Amino acid sequence: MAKQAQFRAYDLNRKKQHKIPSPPTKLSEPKLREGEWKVSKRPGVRGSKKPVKKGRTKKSAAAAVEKAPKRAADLLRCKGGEFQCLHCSAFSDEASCGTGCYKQFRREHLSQDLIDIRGPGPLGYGAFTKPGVTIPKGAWVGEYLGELRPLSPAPNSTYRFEIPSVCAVDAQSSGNWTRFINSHCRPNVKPWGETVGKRHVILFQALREIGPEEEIVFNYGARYFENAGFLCGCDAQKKAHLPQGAKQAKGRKK
Ligand SMILES: C[S@@+](CC[C@H](N)C(=O)[O-])C[C@H]1O[C@@H](n2cnc3c(N)ncnc32)[C@H](O)[C@@H]1O
Repeated sequence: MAKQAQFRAYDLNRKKQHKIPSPPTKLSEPKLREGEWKVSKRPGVRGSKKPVKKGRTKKSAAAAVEKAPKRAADLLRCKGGEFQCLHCSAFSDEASCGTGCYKQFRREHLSQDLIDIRGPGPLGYGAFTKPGVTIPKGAWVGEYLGELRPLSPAPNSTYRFEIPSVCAVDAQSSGNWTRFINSHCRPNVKPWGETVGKRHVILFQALREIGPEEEIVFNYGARYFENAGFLCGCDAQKKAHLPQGAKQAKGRKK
């Protein structure tokens, strides 16, 4: 994994650059919060400390204990069910698809440096296209990276995305530029839960052409603001409000 570094941001007029106070640190790959997984992996429900149920032999209880993942890639690997790779279109049981697909997809779609961080503004820092950059409709704009944490019924971070039945990607203290994407009721990108190279990922796709120096925004949805305990302050409405519709990452409709 690349060395973790501090983020740099321009002010709102893009005149001067400064270091964003750390954390957060910059990631180029998802990071495993190993300690949390060791604690949470017990027989029964993930994250619970419930004793083994009556009638279960020691052996079956041991089988129920999943091993704590050693690497982020192990955790994100698709297990069971039918998943189709976004890069090569092969299904998860086909050998033609593997780690190469993920690397190639990232190289082809996500390797260009198109984004500046700007702020702090009214919503904190935000992500903007660089001067001269236009992103076409339908383009894959970025992957949401962060620390992989066990799913929790009471999440305490406002930088979390959940991959259902797998884990949460939390960019509170480490992430990439996508952690700076603010919420807006007229979004220009949308997050999707996807499979690339047999790996679960969260990707942002452009909903329309995005022009130079435009802020990248998606709609966090009303549930996010209800849980966080504040209202959306985007400029689509004069007053603070609850957004309509959008939910967090879901499988893209094919
Ligand atoms: C994922 S972060 C986005 C980056 C953040 N602005 C920063 O400086 O790190 C989400 C946080 O940004 C702020 N935010 C983003 N969009 C907002 C909105 N439409 N209304 C109010 N706060 C918003 C809230 O503080 C929220 O918890």
